[in-house]
Amino acid sequence: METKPTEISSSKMFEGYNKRYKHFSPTLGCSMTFHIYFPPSPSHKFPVLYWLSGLTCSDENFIIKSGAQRAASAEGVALIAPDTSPRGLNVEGEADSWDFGVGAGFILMLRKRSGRTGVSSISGHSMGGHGALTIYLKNLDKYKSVSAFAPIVNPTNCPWGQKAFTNYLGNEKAAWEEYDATHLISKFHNVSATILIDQGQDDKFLHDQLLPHRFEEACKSVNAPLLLRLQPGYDHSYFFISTFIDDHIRHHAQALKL
Ligand SMILES: N[C@@H](CCC(=O)N[C@@H](CSC=O)C(=O)NCC(=O)O)C(=O)O
Repeated sequence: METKPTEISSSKMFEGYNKRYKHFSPTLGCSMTFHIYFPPSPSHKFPVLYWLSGLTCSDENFIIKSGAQRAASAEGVALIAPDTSPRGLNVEGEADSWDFGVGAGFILMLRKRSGRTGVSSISGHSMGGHGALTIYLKNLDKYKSVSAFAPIVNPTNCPWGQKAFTNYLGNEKAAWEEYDATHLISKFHNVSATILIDQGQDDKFLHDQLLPHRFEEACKSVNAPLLLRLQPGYDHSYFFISTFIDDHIRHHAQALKL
């Protein structure tokens, strides 16, 4: 099987290019797609921001809806948006519910392709925000900064996280804590760049699934630098993300260029 990515589309935007690739993933055992936005650059060398989307998303949601390419072009930052769910495996029951299974993987780890070194940061939304925070905290030497929109910060204590962890990891709750940002911050709080989180106050998932104040309290207790911005009137959608994405790109650009 060909594991080398092949380009399947290319569209110019803000003087850079959105390129979509397909490859076979030996880890997942299926074909996967991902997008890279390449900003304009004569040297073809740029720092990278990884973006992890949420439940029900593919690699297309962020690229099509966020408008992040304008600021990425201005700051000279490449955007890498993987699909966060394996597809086509035909696992029994994989499409039984919208919030777990095909199209709705729950991130436990992210393996960078070997050979792709360089300076990178990480961000994400909702389930992908959980992924960004936990991967960052466990790999402080590999990422310069982290940010998130409406992240699931305490999955061991919310229905989305409990459903995923029970299915992936079993009933032993101590094993779940390794994938929970609110637990991890007490172990890995030697964070240099401020953690930026935007949360819409009219987000219908705020009070039962997202629980940002749990993470805020945990950060306070270990003096970890957190900027949690509660945005009045905003919901959980990409309308919210596209409103504040430029701030996140600039936040990462600053850390990536230090
Ligand atoms: N179908 C659901 C809502 C699904 C939803 O809001 N998905 C979010 C991520 S949720 C957490 O990970 C999303 O990003 N959707 C894609 C998009 O383009 O908006 C419901 O019925 O409430």
